[in-house]
Amino acid sequence: MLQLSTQQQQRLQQDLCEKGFARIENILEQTEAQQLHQCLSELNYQLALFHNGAAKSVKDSDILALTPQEQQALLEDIHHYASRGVGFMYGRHSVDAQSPELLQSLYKDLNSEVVQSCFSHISEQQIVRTSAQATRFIAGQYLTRHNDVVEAEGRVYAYVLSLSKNWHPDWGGLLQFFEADGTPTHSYAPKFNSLVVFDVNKIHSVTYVAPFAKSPRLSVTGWFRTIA
Ligand SMILES: O=C(O)CCC(=O)C(=O)O
Ligand SMILES: [Fe+2]
Repeated sequence: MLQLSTQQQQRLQQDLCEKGFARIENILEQTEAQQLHQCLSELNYQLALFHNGAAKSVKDSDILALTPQEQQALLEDIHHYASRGVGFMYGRHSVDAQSPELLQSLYKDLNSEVVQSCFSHISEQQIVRTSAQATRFIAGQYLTRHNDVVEAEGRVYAYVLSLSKNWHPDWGGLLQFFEADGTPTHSYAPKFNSLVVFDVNKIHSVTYVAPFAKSPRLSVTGWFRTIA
């Protein structure tokens, strides 16, 4: 069950107000976090990528249907955009009625009265929906710099519930914040059972996951929204 203590809520509010981002550790009960870790490890993901100038979601089978030459050309195109700071490549699973029960129950918690009134109070805006997706970044994957503003969805804060275990500091995969000119500022390494919340206007990226990363970067992410 996802519920913040008054103290956690106050710290979150203060950090969000002063810096635009905040992290709370041990957000879920250990057993729930363990089960979610297991669930995300076994989940089916589509590959989210930026190809031919557009965002796409493709199935493993779509990639496997390509010849090695076609796969190579696809990767070169993806990297061509990434080299100019555009694009992403990672596994994504949108939480819906087909998702495992555990994920659906987390989704319900994130959309509960308690959580929404907490974030409405912190943001001083009426939060009416919390979206959720599971994400998996494996070696060689990344999400280049961007902000998360989508006016049609009324996104206020982004959240990242980190469920990777024993992430090595040299594996990359940082949630990295930047100034407008690209100067890196604060970053968060994946940390099991921690929740990062940040203002959608903050420029951020997920840095490249090293080729030698031994386990995937697993998270549940989404946005607190004023528009359902
Ligand atoms: O996974 C993260 O740390 C951030 C993800 C993100 O920036 C996004 O999905 O827009
Ligand atoms: Fe983002």
